[in-house]
Amino acid sequence: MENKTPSFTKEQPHIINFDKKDCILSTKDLSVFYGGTTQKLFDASLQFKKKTITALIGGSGSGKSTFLRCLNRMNDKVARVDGEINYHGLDINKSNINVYELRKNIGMVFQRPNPFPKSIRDNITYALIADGERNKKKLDQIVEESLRAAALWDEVKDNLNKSALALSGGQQQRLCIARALALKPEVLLLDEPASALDPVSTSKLEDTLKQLRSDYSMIMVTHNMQQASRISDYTAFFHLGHVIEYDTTANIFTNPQGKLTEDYIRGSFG
Ligand SMILES: Nc1ncnc2c1ncn2[C@@H]1O[C@H](COP(=O)(O)OP(=O)(O)OP(=O)(O)O)[C@@H](O)[C@H]1O
Repeated sequence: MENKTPSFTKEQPHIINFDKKDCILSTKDLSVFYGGTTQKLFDASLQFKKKTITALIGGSGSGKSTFLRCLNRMNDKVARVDGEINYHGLDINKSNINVYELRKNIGMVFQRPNPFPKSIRDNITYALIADGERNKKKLDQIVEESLRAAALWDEVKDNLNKSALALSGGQQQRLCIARALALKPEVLLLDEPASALDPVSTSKLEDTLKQLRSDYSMIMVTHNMQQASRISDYTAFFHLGHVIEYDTTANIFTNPQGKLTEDYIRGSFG
């Protein structure tokens, strides 16, 4: 009889665990089905440590973005998501969760910078004003704090009324980070945030993320393995919708446990 078990499932996944008190977010048996039946993520159980950067790596279509998007319910309208996502003792994959409020705590930065066609200042204050904040002094303070945290303040402080669309791609991406930070999230999800940027902008963005690590927990999809090894503390390797290995970035890149991980790191496929 034909053996339908794909070879990768014969490798025992190697998954790092943390003390509960050190975790900011965790998933249990998270599975995603597009169109109701096509499963593209299989029982992913991962814990994310507070104030670290975790990289999600793997070949094209391996399920990294699918997994990431679950963490602040971006898949709600496109897929069925089974399993648990635990955040502060709540399963945020449950239907009674206020997704709008959740996304203030778990923000997202996308692959392509997507500032609003508004001024730099308005990009930062938009959601705060929509939330009822009217105190100009407080808004100005948050604009400055967020732009400073995203390492953009010095470049734009004299032009806050300029259109965000007139900024360079790298500046726009840092503005999108500032916009997310204005809501004071605990977790930042980043889906290939540097893929549309040139090397200089990428390097600036990486420096910014490294600085943000002291205050935020970040989970980042990246295709760029040098980038994962440069800035992340932990790395999860995805393959065909399965998490194959999750460990310190140092271990994943220098001492991977699984053959698939090793082959991917060495560039044999992907
Ligand atoms: N909205 C969707 N509807 C149907 N299938 C989807 C959807 N989004 C993703 N998929 C499928 O799910 C699988 C995983 O895709 P996903 O984008 O999560 O992979 P990825 O690892 O992030 O890939 P890449 O690095 O190329 O962005 C792929 O087969 C993809 O075609």
